[in-house]
Amino acid sequence: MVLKSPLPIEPETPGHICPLDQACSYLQDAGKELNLDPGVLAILSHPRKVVTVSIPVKLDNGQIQVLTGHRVQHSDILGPYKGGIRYHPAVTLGEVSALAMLMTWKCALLGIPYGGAKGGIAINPQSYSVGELERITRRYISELIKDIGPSVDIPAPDMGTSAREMAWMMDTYSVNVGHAVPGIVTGKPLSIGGSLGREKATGRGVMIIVREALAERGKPLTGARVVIQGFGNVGHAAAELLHQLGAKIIAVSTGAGGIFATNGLDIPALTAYRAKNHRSVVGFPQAVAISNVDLLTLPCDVLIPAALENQITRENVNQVQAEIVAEAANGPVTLAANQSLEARGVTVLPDILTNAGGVVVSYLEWVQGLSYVFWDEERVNHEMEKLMLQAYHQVIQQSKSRQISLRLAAYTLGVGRVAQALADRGLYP
Ligand SMILES: NC(=O)c1ccc[n+]([C@@H]2O[C@H](COP(=O)([O-])OP(=O)(O)OC[C@H]3O[C@@H](n4cnc5c(N)ncnc54)[C@H](O)[C@@H]3O)[C@@H](O)[C@H]2O)c1
Ligand SMILES: N[C@@H](CCC(=O)O)C(=O)O
Repeated sequence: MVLKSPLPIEPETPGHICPLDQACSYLQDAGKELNLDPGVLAILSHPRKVVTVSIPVKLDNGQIQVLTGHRVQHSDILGPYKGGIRYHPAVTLGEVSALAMLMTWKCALLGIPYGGAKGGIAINPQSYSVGELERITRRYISELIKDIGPSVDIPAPDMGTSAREMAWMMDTYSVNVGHAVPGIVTGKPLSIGGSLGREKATGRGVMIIVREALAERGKPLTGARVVIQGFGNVGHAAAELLHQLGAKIIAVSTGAGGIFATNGLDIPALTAYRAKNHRSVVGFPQAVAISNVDLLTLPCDVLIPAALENQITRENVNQVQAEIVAEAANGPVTLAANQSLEARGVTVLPDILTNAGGVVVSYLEWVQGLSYVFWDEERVNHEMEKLMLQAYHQVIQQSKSRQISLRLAAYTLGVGRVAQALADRGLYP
């Protein structure tokens, strides 16, 4: 049996990589390694609930536009559904479904009591005014009101969303139910119960995993050449933290294009430049321009794709010259490219481990909110690092003992824990 996407998602077009098929394929590999019952795999390949809503919005010019939003709840076997909400033009139901499945394995791998979900709206947020974005966000959450809740499904930021959107979501939900419910979202501003450390948490987690992987290879972090695709929440924080530890960030990019400096970029100066330059890095002095395509094939020690899925593919994988590929984005390496990198001995640090710092601090934010006790940033970072290191060492151990790749090791741990919980709950014999 070949596990395929269980949803009637968008038609295949030549060159199109179906994200849910890809996620199902990794699930199938994990199931085979763990000798799981095909019925269990069938359960785990299906999202439990798929919600698609229309979002009518009045634009600033008076026109009405009707957008489509999704929320896919993959599994709540281990706890409430958990996962981000993405605003990006490439959002599809298939993409959101695959990302929801990844959240299930990520939370299970990190040992946090959540299931997996993801949501999204296919818009370019930069094409809308702040007022329009607020109306879109509020209407989207109003449409989902019966499907989410602080012990049901807890959204968080993803591409194109941030603390600002989380605050609008928290307010809309609270107004609808008649009282303040800070626990409905994570990644919120500190003023309404957000956690110190959440903004940089995903980048910090990436730094921790890269640091450990370099150490495992006997390579110093100081002077390590790092290339980062995507300079948003995740890519920027990872760059800052790695730079502080002495790594040489030789290239970074945004959707508008990239920059390259052989001797390493001055990240604090670049941060200031980006703030004045509409979040773009293009034109930064003391660096040369480089395209997003060429950036991925630069010689380096660590390549960190921190933007979209399917960036390293069958087509460009042979030109990738990095020794370590750290998946800060969700799904940046396709199935075929992953096989090719593994065959060449390139270390691929899988997304469900590498970028888990964000959801770990989301969990810590939720715990602080539920207990009405808030921690200092040192404690948040310390607790996050503990969970990240625990998962990292479990993945290394699993990979060594079973002689499997780090990705399959991470998947077997995540999928295995969910399958065990499914059995313990009596949902299959
Ligand atoms: N925000 C989180 O807490 C979090 C946690 C885990 C994983 N992730 C994943 O990390 C990735 C990035 O998320 P983010 O929160 O940093 O998003 P973001 O919106 O803050 O930043 C995205 C960055 O990618 C750039 N970008 C967009 N298209 C690009 C392209 N084609 N080539 C190069 N750069 C491009 C944007 O210009 C921006 O710099 C996503 O895959 C997301 O799912 C995010
Ligand atoms: N969107 C992030 C964070 C999810 C969360 O914090 O719930 C992810 O992919 O992991």
